[in-house]
Amino acid sequence: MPDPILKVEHLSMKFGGLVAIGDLSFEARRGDITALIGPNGAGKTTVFNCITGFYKPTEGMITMARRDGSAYLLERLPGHEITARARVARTFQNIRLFSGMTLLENLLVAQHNKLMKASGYTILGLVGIGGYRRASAEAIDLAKFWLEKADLIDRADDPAGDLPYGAQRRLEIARAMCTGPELLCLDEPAAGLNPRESHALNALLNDIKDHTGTSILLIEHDMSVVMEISDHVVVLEYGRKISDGDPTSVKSDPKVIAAYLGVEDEEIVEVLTEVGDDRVIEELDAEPDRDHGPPDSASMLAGPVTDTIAHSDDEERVSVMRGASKAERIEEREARDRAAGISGQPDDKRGGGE
Ligand SMILES: Nc1ncnc2c1ncn2[C@@H]1O[C@H](COP(=O)(O)OP(=O)(O)OP(=O)(O)O)[C@@H](O)[C@H]1O
Repeated sequence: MPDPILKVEHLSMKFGGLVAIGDLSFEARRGDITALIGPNGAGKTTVFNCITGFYKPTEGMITMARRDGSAYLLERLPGHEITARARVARTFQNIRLFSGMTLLENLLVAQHNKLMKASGYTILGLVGIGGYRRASAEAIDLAKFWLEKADLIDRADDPAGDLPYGAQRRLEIARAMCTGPELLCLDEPAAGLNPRESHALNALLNDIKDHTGTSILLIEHDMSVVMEISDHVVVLEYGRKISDGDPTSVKSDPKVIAAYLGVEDEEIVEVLTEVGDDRVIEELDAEPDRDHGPPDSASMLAGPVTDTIAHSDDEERVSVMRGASKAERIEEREARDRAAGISGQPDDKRGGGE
C-alpha cells in the first residue's frame, strides 16, 4: 500500500462560534487521486484553505511528506513556502487566470520564482548573464509541455480569457503543474463543465497521476467525476468525516447516500431501497430522537443543534434544525442498537443487499 503523502490529524477550524471543521483526520496516499466530498458548507474548501496556508487551523496537524523523505508541518509554514518547499499547489473554485495574458505567459508567471532566482535578482542576470537564459528556455519548454498535455498548445499565443470555460480549467491545472507540485489540490475542477470538457479533464488528471507521480486531492460535487477517477474518497458532513474508503464502498454507504450524493430528501428512500437498507429507511421515516441529540450548547459542528455566532458588535443567530444531519441520525440508531445488543450492524449492510 502506498505511503501517505498528506496526513491530516485532528484538524479543527473555528470562525468565531462556528466550527467549520471539527477533529478531522484523514490521509491521502502517494500517487492516488483522493476526493473530498460533501454537501455545500460541509467544510471542504476550509480544509483546502488550511492545507494551502490560507487559514491557520485552530487545532490539528497537517503533515506533507515529500518523495525525498523530508516532511513539513503545513500549519506552521508561511503560505509561500507551502508551494516552494512543501510542493503543494492548488486551484480555486472560481477560475483565477490572468485573462489578458496569453496561455504561455500564464504558465511562465507560475515559474516566476524559479526565474528570478536564476537571474540572481540583478539586471545583469535578467539580460542574460549567468543562468537566466538557460532557466528561461527551460521554463518555456515546461510551459509548452503542459500546454500539450492539456491539449491547449494550438492556443498558446491567445489570451487566456478567450478560451472556453473547460479549457480555462485545464489551463489552471497546467499552470499549477508548472510549479512542480508533489500534491495538487483542485477545488471543484469539473464545476460548470459540459460532458466533453469533463471527459478531457478526467483524461488530464489521469495523465498527471500516471505519468508525473503527483498526487491529487480533489473537491468535487460531480459524482461521475469522483467515481470515475478517484482511488479514495473522504466524505464530510458539518465538518466531520462520516465515511472514508474506496469509491465503491463509499457509494454504497447508507450514511453517504442519505446525506450526500446529491440525493434530495424525497429520493432518499428510493435510493436506499436500491441498496437494500430497510433499517435506514425506517430510521429516516421516524421523527428525530430528541433525547439523544447533542446539547443545545454544542456548536454547529454537531449539525442538529441551535447555536449563536457573534460577528463584531452584532449577534447573528444561526439555527440548524434538530435532525438536520441524516448521517448522524443513522449513527445514533446504530449506537443504540449496539448498546441493546441488536445484530445486523452497519457493516452487514454495506455493498448493497441484493
Ligand atoms: N472565512 C470564513 N468566515 C466565516 N465562516 C466561514 C469562512 N469560511 C468558511 N466559513 C463557513 O464554514 C463552513 C464551511 O464552509 P466551506 O466553504 O469550507 O464549505 P464547503 O464544503 O467547501 O462548501 P461548498 O461546497 O459550498 O464550497 C460554512 O458554514 C461557511 O459559511
